Amino acid sequence: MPRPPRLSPDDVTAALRDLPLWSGDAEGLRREVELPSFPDAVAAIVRIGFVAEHLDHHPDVDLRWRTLHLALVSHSEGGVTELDLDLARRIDALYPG
Ligand SMILES: C[C@H](O)[C@H](O)[C@H]1CNC2=NC(N)=NC(=O)C2=N1
Repeated sequence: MPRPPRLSPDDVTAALRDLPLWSGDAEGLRREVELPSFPDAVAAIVRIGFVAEHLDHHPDVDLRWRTLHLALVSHSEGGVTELDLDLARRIDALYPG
């Protein structure tokens, strides 16, 4: 399936205003999610994983004890696309911070 194009740096900056839990730029978005425990953090990866599979768009996840370090980028496009913004919003819906 064709993927949406890379967003411009200005587009990403504008989108980040509505995603206060995320930082980054046109090269990628980042957010940390701290859970109460290591098992909760593993469960969060599974929950986010189901959302990612549904979208066929997957985050890079680094788990350190009970904190997930999430990075979103459209690898095929080499930068941030609307798919990353969609995934970020869905992750925020699960983990509002
Ligand atoms: C075939 C499949 O649609 C692609 O390999 C998808 C899978 N998930 C993906 N996720 C991300 N973040 N970037 C991609 O380019 C990507 N490509």
